[in-house]
Amino acid sequence: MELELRNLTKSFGPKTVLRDLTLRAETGYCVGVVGRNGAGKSTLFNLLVNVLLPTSGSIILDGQELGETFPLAVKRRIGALINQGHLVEQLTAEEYLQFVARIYELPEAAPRIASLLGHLLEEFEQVRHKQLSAYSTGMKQKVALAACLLHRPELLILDEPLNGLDVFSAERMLALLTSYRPQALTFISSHNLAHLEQVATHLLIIDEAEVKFWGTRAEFMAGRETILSDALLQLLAPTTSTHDLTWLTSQTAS
Ligand SMILES: Nc1ncnc2c1ncn2[C@@H]1O[C@H](COP(=O)(O)OP(=O)(O)OP(=O)(O)O)[C@@H](O)[C@H]1O
Repeated sequence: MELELRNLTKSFGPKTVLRDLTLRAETGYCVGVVGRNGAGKSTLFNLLVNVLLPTSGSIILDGQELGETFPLAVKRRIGALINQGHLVEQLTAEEYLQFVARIYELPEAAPRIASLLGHLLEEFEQVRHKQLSAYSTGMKQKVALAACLLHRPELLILDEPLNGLDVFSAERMLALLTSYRPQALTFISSHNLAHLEQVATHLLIIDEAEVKFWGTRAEFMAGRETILSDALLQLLAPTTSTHDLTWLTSQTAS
């Protein structure tokens, strides 16, 4: 799969959130999308899954420009986890994934469902017969990721998939994503840059609606700080000074 974004721009009223985003990426790339709160990461992801329409510019998949409504055949190639997946909480995890498998008309999905849940949910055997409504936030997140991967998507869009996961679960999910990486083009956002350091092959850094960096992680790190978070601060806020926070503990009103 080859995805090209050409001068992709999105405005909400007078406010431009993404301006002239241009890139080309292909299967095997795992693009870590990085930026401050409100930088436009989720907006980009919503454009990539056809939930939002661009104000201008185009999305081209394998040489075919996708119009206002992505063809169903294209949608079937996408797996997305955006703004926390919506699960049918009256079902157990297995029932929910079987429901997803039926939507995608996947034959004999049971072994893959068992493998995905077994890998992602350490406590799967204990919660096997519980409804998703009784799951914790992190457990629901893992089921949502399993649902995303069930139909072997070629384009994987993951908005903060590691939110709410403990360190052990995060490692398991990162291992799964690293294993899956050669099969798909992945876009993933996370404010935990250590996570992106483990999984991302490429970085897309967005600030004030503009692309500040697009390229491989190695290209980004060349000549910069050795830790990604320091390198990012160096790029986006080289002159940031320490804030005076004495007001927080002082007795005078402010
Ligand atoms: N439907 C909408 N209508 C108006 N403004 C919106 C809408 N969706 C997003 N925005 C604005 O677009 C900007 C980018 O939001 P977005 O959610 O894409 O940021 P983000 O990078 O994902 O942030 P975070 O790191 O906090 O998740 C924000 O200023 C937000 O207020």
